[in-house]
Amino acid sequence: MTEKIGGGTKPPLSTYNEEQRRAIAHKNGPCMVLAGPGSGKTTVIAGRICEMIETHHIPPEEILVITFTKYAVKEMKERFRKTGIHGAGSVTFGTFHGIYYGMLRQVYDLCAEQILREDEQSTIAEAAVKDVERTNGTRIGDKDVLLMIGKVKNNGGFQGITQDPEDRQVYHAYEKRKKAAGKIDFDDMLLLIYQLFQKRPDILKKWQERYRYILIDEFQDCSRIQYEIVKMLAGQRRNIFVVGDDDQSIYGFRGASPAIMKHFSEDYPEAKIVRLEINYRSAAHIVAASGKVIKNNKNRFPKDLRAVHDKGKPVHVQEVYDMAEEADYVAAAVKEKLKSGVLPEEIAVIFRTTQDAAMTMSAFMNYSIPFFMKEKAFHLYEHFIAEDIKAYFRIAQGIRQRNDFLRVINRPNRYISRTALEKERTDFEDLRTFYCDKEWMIDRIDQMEEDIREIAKMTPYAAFQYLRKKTGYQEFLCEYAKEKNLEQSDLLGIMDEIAESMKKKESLQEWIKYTDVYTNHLKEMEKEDRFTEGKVAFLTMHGAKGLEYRFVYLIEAEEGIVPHRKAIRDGETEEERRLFYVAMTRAKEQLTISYVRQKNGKDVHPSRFVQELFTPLHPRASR
Ligand SMILES: Nc1ncnc2c1ncn2[C@@H]1O[C@H](COP(=O)(O)OP(=O)(O)OP(=O)(O)O)[C@@H](O)[C@H]1O
Repeated sequence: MTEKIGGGTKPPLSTYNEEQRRAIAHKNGPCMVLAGPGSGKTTVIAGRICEMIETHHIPPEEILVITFTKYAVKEMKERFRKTGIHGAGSVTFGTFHGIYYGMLRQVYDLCAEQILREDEQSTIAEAAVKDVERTNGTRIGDKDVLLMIGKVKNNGGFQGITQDPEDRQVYHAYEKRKKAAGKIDFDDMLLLIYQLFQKRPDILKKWQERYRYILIDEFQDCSRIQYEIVKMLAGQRRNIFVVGDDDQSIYGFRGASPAIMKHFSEDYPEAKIVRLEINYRSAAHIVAASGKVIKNNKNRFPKDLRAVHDKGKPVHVQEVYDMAEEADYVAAAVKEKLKSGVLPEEIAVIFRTTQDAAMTMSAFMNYSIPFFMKEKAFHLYEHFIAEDIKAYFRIAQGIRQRNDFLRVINRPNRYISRTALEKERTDFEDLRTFYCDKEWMIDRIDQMEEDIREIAKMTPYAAFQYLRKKTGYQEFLCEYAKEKNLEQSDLLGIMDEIAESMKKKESLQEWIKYTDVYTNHLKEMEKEDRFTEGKVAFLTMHGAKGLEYRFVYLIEAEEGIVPHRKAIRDGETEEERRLFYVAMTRAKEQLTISYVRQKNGKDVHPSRFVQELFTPLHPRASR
């Protein structure tokens, strides 16, 4: 293992490689460090600050270091503090929003309460959608308007984001409501500071004098407006030092693009370009395999990343039959690792979205393996589809609760009125009595009772298939998706997951009990401290960014999952490939990738990124 540098005391320059030294020694003017994963980006930023203060005698107060998450700020501060150099505490470290908030407060009467909380923002967005629906007399449905609004703000306008006039209407309605409430949102801070710097050159000058040196980590995640502001701040001095990896740009949905790195070299043609191409993190096999995948992206700076470490173990690709088998495979493998003395915190399970982790988390619970989830877990069994199924199953078990009947009586639509369900304890007999003079309604009630009787005799998996296909529940869901403007495939995906969770369960009761235990376990886990030691990490590909683990299990590597079924355009597929690349490159010693062959009776295909692992880079010309 290599020694971790950048921690402890200030490392001597000789610890760095030649290119790192070139970056660290940079004094004035623009510089872009283009670096692959694990090549020492953060290390170089910390090293350069030390050099600036100790060798170039730049006052620490003049140095501004920007990164993207509070977590990264904390980590960077900590790394830097440990160098023990004089004046370290006077360097400004912050996120874009944090720094701009501080600047805005000096001009405007701004307080934290004025910034919309997430829930307040959603409420305003929902009200704005309703305003537009009322005006137009049409339904907008469940479009992600906040995502659209955020993208427009980060882009500094609608161009290239949306051409839909309805989106503009929603945007303006949202702005109007927000203003009336006397609030601003997170991204408004970017727009406000941009406008302030344009309107008030005196204020801009003051900050230019204060921060004569700007360093940005994870530059590839910069949105257009964030970059424009930083350029203004750097002004004529052009002392701007950015560190990034276009291959790790994964925040397209927030308005970031790998093209930002190209823009930088166009805006600052004189910039010193440093390439860090030595990977200190991963075994050579992992570096080579991830390189094979990312090379398929067209929109990137070519790189030639080399590993300092030995080959290690080849990347293991595991095909499994279904999700239950995959979950069991990963949990058993992790258990073995733990038995052999590996610490839980040295292991991570990585997936595309939190929804993909449900089965594996449940296997970890069965194996009593401690784990935590960095992001908010997806509560599969509290989804309305799972609640419907549970209600059907309870009725099939002979439990008679009004709420269960109310929930499913018209799913699919049987045209039964709520008033027919007045009593707390309802039965089919009561319904028949209510509709005694309507023969066609009696037929419907009889049919439902017959369905329930059938379900009661089956295993959960068979009962679910029956419900889905024989009762019209699936058609109901498709109609529901249309009406609510939801993605049909999302709902069908949830159905598949639920079906998979039923496979080994013998009775309806057993499955319901299992869903309760699972949900309670998740809730308990969410109450605990997220970053506690002694636990295996469960991370989405986005959440894995910047982290590293000895052993990584990359699960659900199938088409439709990664690349995600909604990422259909070329640029989006490239972003999905970058996500996969970020996930692969978190592994230090061993990377295991798994995919399933079958979901809910249908064949699924391994992700194209897995296939790229097996495609020779330079196919031999046929003779
Ligand atoms: N010259 C070096 N010699 C030995 N180890 C190094 C050197 N440079 C960096 N490292 C180590 O390599 C690891 C990765 O470095 P760092 O976290 O700075 O990479 P990064 O480029 O920011 O990674 P990523 O973008 O993938 O998150 C760290 O453990 C760091 O201490």
